[in-house]
Amino acid sequence: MSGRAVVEVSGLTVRYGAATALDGVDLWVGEGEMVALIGANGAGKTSLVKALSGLVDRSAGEVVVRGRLAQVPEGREMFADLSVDDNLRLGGWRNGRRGRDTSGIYELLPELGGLRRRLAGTLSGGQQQMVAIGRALMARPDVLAIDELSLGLAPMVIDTLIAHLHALHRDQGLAVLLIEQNAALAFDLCDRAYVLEAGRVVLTGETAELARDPRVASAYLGGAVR
Ligand SMILES: Nc1ncnc2c1ncn2[C@@H]1O[C@H](COP(=O)(O)OP(=O)(O)OP(=O)(O)O)[C@@H](O)[C@H]1O
Repeated sequence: MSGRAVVEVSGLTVRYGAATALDGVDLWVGEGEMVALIGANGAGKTSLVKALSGLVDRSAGEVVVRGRLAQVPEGREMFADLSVDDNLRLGGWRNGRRGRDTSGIYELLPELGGLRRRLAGTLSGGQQQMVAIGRALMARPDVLAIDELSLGLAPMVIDTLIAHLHALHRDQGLAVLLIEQNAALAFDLCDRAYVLEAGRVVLTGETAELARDPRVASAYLGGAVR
């Protein structure tokens, strides 16, 4: 571990009634670090992201976020009847004021430039995911939590999104917490990962090491030890 943590989660437990979604989770993301959280359906990934921004109540544990956290939610949550530009502006709301200047986002994500007046509901899944990332960047975050970047997207679209995330990480020191079912993708992008099973962190470490772990390979990488 090195540097300062921008996200520090300790002993986090989240319950929905009698169901325990997260059970004593410890996780941290350092400044400018790219960290993956992988796990199967129902492992608790979305509950963890929601707990970071207080969208679900904690039953126990602590969540500390230093700096600004922005989220790209699962399902992207576009305002379908608003233009791309208006969707971006909504990401810039702060202290009751709407963020006006979206030009920086079109520089970072040039593919959005030609789409700025299109209604978000008419965009492809990949285009919507790009808008969702742009909207999150409008908050000028220190750390971006992305819930299922790759869900339902074609490999070429995923490659483009990943190239943008790499550039943001490299040029602006953006930290990323990438929540993924696609472990191969998460391991390629991130230096460190957490493996969540039934609400508990069962493995954590450098992605290069984890990819060589037979348990990870068989459960998350289709059996291929790297
Ligand atoms: N509002 C809720 N009420 C009751 N149980 C819930 C609720 N939300 C989630 N759960 C349960 O909590 C557990 C963790 O769910 P969560 O959505 O965090 O998992 P996930 O890893 O994000 O899954 P997926 O990959 O399928 O989105 C699951 O067993 C789920 O059924």
